[in-house]
Amino acid sequence: MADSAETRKLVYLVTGGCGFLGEHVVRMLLQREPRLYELRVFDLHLGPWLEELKTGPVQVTAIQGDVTQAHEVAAAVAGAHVVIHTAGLVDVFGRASPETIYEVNVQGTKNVIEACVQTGTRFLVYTSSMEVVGPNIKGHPFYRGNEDTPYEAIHRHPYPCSKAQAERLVLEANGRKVHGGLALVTCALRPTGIYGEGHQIMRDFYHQGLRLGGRLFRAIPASVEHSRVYVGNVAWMHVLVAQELEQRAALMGGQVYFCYDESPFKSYEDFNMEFLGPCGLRLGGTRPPGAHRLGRGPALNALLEWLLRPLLLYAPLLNPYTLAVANTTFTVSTDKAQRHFGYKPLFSWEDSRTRTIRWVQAVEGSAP
Ligand SMILES: NC(=O)c1ccc[n+]([C@@H]2O[C@H](COP(=O)([O-])OP(=O)(O)OC[C@H]3O[C@@H](n4cnc5c(N)ncnc54)[C@H](O)[C@@H]3O)[C@@H](O)[C@H]2O)c1
Ligand SMILES: CC(C)CCC[C@@H](C)[C@H]1CC[C@H]2[C@@H]3[C@H](O)C=C4C[C@@H](O)CC[C@]4(C)[C@H]3CC[C@]12C
Repeated sequence: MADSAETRKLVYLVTGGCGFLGEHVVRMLLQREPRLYELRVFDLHLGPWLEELKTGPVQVTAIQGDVTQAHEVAAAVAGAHVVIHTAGLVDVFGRASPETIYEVNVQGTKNVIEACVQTGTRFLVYTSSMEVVGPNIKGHPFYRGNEDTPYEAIHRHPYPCSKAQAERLVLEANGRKVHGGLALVTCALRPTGIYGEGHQIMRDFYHQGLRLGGRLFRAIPASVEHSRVYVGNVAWMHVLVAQELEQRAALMGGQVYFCYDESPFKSYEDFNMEFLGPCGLRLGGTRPPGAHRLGRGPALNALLEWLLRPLLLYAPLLNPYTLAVANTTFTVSTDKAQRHFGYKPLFSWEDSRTRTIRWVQAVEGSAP
């Protein structure tokens, strides 16, 4: 591909560009968007790795900013052709208050939309989530579903509620007139559980297993299936959407797409073992029996403690919400992204697995 000043004309902004997904989107844009002239990376916390990107042909501009501050967002958006809005507060563990989650995920997204409208930016790609659909509070399975599969999307937890509200705002903004009179074109991508290099929960499970002498304990039934998607493919889908939105505005504007690839459907724990297994961990036992199955006896307390140990070990990750999500089948099977904009996963399952294993091996010994 020619690399001349003439072909490099576009300014992209990635919000949340220093997060787990955001970093992969940033790196993917630099590799796969030959029209890129300037790449603005906007985040509350800037990563030191950005420095090494500043020596290439693309101008990489690091912007430390907060999506909840409308003026900061407007200043970052002004003059950008495309905004990829990945910034979000991903909290299903009760660390942040519901108000903060709404402020970042909903108000932050409103600020991004209004900034596009005010400054004349026409293309907005939003990172939504499968959680906008489910699993719902009734624990209904979603089995090999697609974007049109009927499902009762009812939530109470602030994270999925905020993502659903933000997604609706983005889709409703499609077609709004931006400064200069042209129409805003928006679309939303819904990743399932993302994995790959930089995945904090995978790192936590790995360190947990090391602390337990190389063992993890099964806490959810192996029969519950989850869709997972490799971070490189999620990033690739964002880049492709951003590239195709202008040409295919009528088809893609206002649409939602699940993010999918060839990763196998498995239980959350069995899937993690695809990477943690080759790094020396073992997953022990069948599902832990409930207390009701225990007989009475002098060793009851010790036995109970031993049986509940796996659950107590996972304590920071476990609450009624995460348990319900982990215990409910949610699998996606769709080709909408392929039909609408020619998406094919850039990384095969084998590549995704190998890359993730290499990354886990590299975190070995690093502080949790
Ligand atoms: N991780 C997953 O499995 C998953 C699945 C589906 C969707 N998503 C969505 O993908 C997006 C990225 O998630 P992630 O897993 O990379 O999370 P992450 O926490 O690693 O990244 C989010 C980034 O947003 C930044 N951010 C948070 N609040 C901000 C604010 N007020 N202003 C500016 N930046 C702010 C953070 O600093 C961080 O760098 C989120 O919108 C999330 O909802 C994630
Ligand atoms: C019982 C323990 C052994 C396992 C607990 C795992 C639990 C923390 C995991 C299971 C499913 C995970 C969620 C799922 O992959 C999808 C998403 C969507 C995304 O938008 C944000 C992250 C989230 C909610 C994952 C969080 C961690 C969960 C609940």
